[in-house]
Amino acid sequence: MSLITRGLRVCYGSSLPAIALTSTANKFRPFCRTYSVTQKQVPKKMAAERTLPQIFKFVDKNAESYKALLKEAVAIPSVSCDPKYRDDCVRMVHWMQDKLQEVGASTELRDVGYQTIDDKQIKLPPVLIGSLGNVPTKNTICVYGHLDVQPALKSDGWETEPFDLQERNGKLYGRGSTDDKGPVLGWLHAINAYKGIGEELPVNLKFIFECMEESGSEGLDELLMEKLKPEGFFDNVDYVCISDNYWLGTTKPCITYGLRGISYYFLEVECAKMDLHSGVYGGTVHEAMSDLIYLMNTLVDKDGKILITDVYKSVAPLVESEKKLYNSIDFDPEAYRQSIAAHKLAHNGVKEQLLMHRWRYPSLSLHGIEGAAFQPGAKTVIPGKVIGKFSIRIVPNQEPEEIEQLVFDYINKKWAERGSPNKMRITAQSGRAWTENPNHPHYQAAARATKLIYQTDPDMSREGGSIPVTITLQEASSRNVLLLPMGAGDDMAHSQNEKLNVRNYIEGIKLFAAYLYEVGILPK
Ligand SMILES: C[C@H](N)C(=O)N[C@@H](Cc1c[nH]cn1)C(=O)O
Ligand SMILES: [Zn+2]
Ligand SMILES: [Zn+2]
Repeated sequence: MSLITRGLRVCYGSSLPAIALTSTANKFRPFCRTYSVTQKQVPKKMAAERTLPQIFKFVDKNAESYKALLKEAVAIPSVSCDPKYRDDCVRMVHWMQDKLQEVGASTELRDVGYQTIDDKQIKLPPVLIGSLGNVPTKNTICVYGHLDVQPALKSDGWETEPFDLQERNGKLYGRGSTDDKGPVLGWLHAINAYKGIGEELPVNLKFIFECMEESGSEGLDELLMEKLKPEGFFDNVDYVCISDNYWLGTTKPCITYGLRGISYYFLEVECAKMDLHSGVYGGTVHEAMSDLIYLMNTLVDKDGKILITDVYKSVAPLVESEKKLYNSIDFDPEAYRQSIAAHKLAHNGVKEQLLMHRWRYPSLSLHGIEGAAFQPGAKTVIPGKVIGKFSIRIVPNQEPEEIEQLVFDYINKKWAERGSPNKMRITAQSGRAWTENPNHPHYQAAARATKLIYQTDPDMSREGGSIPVTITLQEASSRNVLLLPMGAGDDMAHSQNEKLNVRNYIEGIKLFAAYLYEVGILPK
């Protein structure tokens, strides 16, 4: 049985049939088991009392060099969604391979084939895998991160060049600073700090770094399930850790045990083979843009309720015990609203509702229209072809294939109602939601590490975003997976002026070092 679920599904409007690719069920794992931690390794604990303070000092002393390395990484515009930057993505992977080798890891680049864009085959960047240490008595952590970034242009509204990391008021501004180059480099620096003070690493490490996460992690599931797993890559992995998300707010650290999945759609309408002068052709053709706007406007209402038939049907029911969890989470809706200068929050700004709609209910967002005259100026063409982009963040119990089918059926129905003679086509690319058991000793180890660095117990959070490979890593390794965020809730990943606070970067490196130590003393 194949466990690969992220394929491109295509559905044509009008007379053309829908083509469905195969996929498997998304198994929602309720976090009902509890574990007790036996942390009896007193001599090792005493060693930590010496080791970790030395590491922390080392990290503070080397802060400037950590910023310099992040500047180097940010300078490589590894934008995965635009093939124009594909060489930069490859360069980014090679750059990271050198850095991993410098800290002593053995590395390998794995080919994951091609992607198809506009009927053209484009080579995917290789996936970097590595390993450091192979001591049978030590626990082994598999670390995943991504080296690609979202697109960014200064003209989007950045204060400075997005690919030139700039420090202002204790913040490091640059595309990828928090998502995900800062956290990925954090692992390197934590390893280097152990070396720097002459201490052995407390764990063995395995690495998986890809450069296509922002574009659906194409090829990665296949590599994990069909190559790395049969080859035994996961055989001695005890824990999986990912640092690729953010705290909920700006002051309280979090550890994350759930992600929404994503089902991303490209909705294409074509009325002519080329763009047309609206003075010459306006009034004589059925315009593609009008059809597209009509379709896109049927997807979601003004309050964010998704209008696609039956889309909420399979959402995991809300139970009393879960309801209570939201009360205790440290989240200030008004501070959140102000941080993005939103006019008004949905759900009347009620904390519990906001958290639930971010973590455990699906949401639909309209992202943009390719082919529209979006540049400034009064361009007067009728676009010949437009592609509307929207996505649904999917949640536990919602299968990507089920959601895709509902969307295809709904769009086909609306298209038939529209009665347009134009050509319509919809394609989808999806990744599953993920949840984990936060009562596991792995989470308790990460919580102890967090408390040591930030002097407060972390919130156990879920995340509205998606990291498509997380559930695959859970399945491939059959091990507990944990998300350990470095950045703050106002880092503005994907947005203009993305940043990583210097404090989060430096304390994050210490956090990773403390986490390695804490996992190192978990019973083998
Ligand atoms: C949470 C993570 N840092 C992230 O930003 N993930 C992206 C993944 C994605 C999937 N398709 C496109 N990007 C996200 O949640 O948007
Ligand atoms: Zn991202
Ligand atoms: Zn990311």
